[in-house]
Amino acid sequence: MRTLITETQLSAGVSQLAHEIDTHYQGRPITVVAVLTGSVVLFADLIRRLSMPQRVGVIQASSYRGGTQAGELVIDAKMLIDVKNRDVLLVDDIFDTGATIAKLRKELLSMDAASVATAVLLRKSRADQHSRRPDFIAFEIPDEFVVGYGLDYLDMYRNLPYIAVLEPDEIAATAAEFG
Ligand SMILES: O=P(O)(O)OC[C@H]1O[C@H](OP(=O)(O)OP(=O)(O)O)[C@H](O)[C@@H]1O
Ligand SMILES: Nc1nc2[nH]cnc2c(=O)[nH]1
Repeated sequence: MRTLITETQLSAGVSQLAHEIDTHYQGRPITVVAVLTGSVVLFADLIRRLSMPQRVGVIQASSYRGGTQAGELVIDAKMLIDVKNRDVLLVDDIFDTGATIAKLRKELLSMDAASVATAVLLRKSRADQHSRRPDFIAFEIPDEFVVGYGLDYLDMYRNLPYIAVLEPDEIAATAAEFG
């Protein structure tokens, strides 16, 4: 595994992300929504660095079940709190194709959220991406499969305190042992 972003760099990046979000909202209350499962580590760190009054909620979106390529995107909003007429900040770990963020944003607007802004820890650079960029991005990364700080392969590695690239032979070894 090759470390891409260290624990120290992550901490500084999340603080900077929180600063940019604070500057944008100027103390206005927001509803912060975590995209399960990958954003849980970022979410816990981020909301404690934001200074405005917050309601917090969760929504689940999953498309990489068991693999490194996106499949069908399934959204489960059963646990989501009411977002009607609220300014929502949607928080996810990574913007890869951008399909997850785009669909969730639409979903929240269809629930009559007053506004939906998006914040991600990582944005991959790839050509075939949804054109609407996240509003707040902590790190731009190359197009490689990454794990750690919430990001998984086969639900492993979410607990790593850093972001690392999982090389193809390590992907195969993980699948053989834990798949
Ligand atoms: O920009 P995209 O190509 O849509 O990819 C980004 C999404 O992929 C991952 O979720 P995943 O489906 O793996 O579910 P998880 O959060 O439960 O790991 C990640 O947490 C993002 O939500
Ligand atoms: N773990 C993980 N999940 C993703 N979902 C979309 N891209 C990625 C990635 O690079 N790593």
